[in-house]
Amino acid sequence: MSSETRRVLGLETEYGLHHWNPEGRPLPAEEVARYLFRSIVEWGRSSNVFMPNAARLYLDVGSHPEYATAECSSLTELIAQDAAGDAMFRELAAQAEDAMSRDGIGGSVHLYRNNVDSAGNSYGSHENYLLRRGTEYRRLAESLVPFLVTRQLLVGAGRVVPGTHPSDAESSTGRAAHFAFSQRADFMEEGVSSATTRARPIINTRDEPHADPSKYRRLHVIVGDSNLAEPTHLLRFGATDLLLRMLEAGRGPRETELRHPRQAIRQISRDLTGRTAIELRSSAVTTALDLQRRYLEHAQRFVDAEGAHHDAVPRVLDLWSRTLQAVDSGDFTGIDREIDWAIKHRVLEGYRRRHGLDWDAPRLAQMDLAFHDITRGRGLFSMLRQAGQVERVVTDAQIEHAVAHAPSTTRAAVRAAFIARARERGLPYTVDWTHLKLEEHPRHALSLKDPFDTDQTCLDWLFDLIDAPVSGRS
Ligand SMILES: Nc1ncnc2c1ncn2[C@@H]1O[C@H](COP(=O)(O)OP(=O)(O)OP(=O)(O)O)[C@@H](O)[C@H]1O
Ligand SMILES: [Mg+2]
Repeated sequence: MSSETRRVLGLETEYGLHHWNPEGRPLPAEEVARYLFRSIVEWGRSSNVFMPNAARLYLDVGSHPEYATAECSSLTELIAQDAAGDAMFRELAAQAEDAMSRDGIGGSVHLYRNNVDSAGNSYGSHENYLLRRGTEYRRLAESLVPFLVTRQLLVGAGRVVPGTHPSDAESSTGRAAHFAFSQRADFMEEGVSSATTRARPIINTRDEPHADPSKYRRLHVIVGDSNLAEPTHLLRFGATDLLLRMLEAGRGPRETELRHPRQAIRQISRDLTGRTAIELRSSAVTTALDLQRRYLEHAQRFVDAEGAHHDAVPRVLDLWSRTLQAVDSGDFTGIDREIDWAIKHRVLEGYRRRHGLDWDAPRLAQMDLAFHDITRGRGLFSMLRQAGQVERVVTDAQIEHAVAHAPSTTRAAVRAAFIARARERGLPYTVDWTHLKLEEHPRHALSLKDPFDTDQTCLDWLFDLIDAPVSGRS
């Protein structure tokens, strides 16, 4: 594939962190985070580092550990690189637990790959897509909103939503506890904006391309749930990338703008039939299911006309179509090994029925949380996966490889090689998405403005230079 048709993809995942202590009070999250990052700080002198696989691992505000994949250029690469982040944190959590126990602190450390904590705080799973600067960005972002609002039918992570009372601010009538498509839907505030926390938009328009700004833009989508199943990831990035391609080519469906995106995303989330009426800006009334069918038909036609631009396109389209069929028929068995919300629904609904529970039973809320626990041997989803009850896209060997190796098809490979060479020689360095710098040679900092440039000769040049006689040094 040429760099004209390839797209850089990246995924940032924030984790919930918690200490369970049966014998006493749990440690505050900041202290658990200090244990969690201890070996990272020893290794990289900071709790904000670029790892040997060129990903960024850091502690965000609110003590939410975050892993941002390096720049990937295929879906399988992205899925493996993202899973490498779970593997790293799983290891760090085990180390933290050992260190705490040496300090006489019992209990266990848990990391949740979810989006809501028990206090009702929400944290994110942000997607990054590289766009060419020429695209009419604002229009493209606006056109993408209805797709993203309805995309939860495909790739929501599923959530047991607690009931509300008539006195609650959110609703004047009160609402029964229920199972919803999405974790994030109830927390999104607006469509397209440059803020991330205050107004929580669906797309963040802050212009930070992490690349040559005259050529590129980075689309930052912050509405998504943290996904667990690999096929759900495949569908999330695969379908969104297809939609972007259609919009870039001016071939997306028209007149899809929603009148009230904030309200629509909430209503759609709580209706597993996909048939809640939503109003378009044109005043026409439609449903999430119908809108998604339109997107899928357009995508199928687009691929028929243009050809598939990567090997996984048929699998993306097939999964997209089967998921809409499942929502349409109310029979989720065709997707309950592949799509997050359906996998979770199968487990929780089964339990609920067997025990005659309502959705507000505390046990179901606990199971919902346990579903997302990624620490060793504990999470419900991990157990299902180990038992072979969820489909895969990559192998364990690919994930293991991604822990130690950067994607080979983007500049991430150059960043990883730089980190390896600087560390091998004990040279202090600083790195970000676009810069590589040896601290003792600041004038020779390297700039990686083209995300597709994998040429490492700049590193040979830099390291030869510092090996040269004193006169050649900076
Ligand atoms: N040019 C690019 N196009 C698309 N994605 C990119 C590009 N450069 C970097 N990325 C991806 O963007 C993500 C950036 O992660 P990071 O957590 O640093 O996000 P941020 O939005 O810059 O900052 P923060 O999370 O601190 O607000 C990574 O997953 C990375 O691979
Ligand atoms: Mg981030």
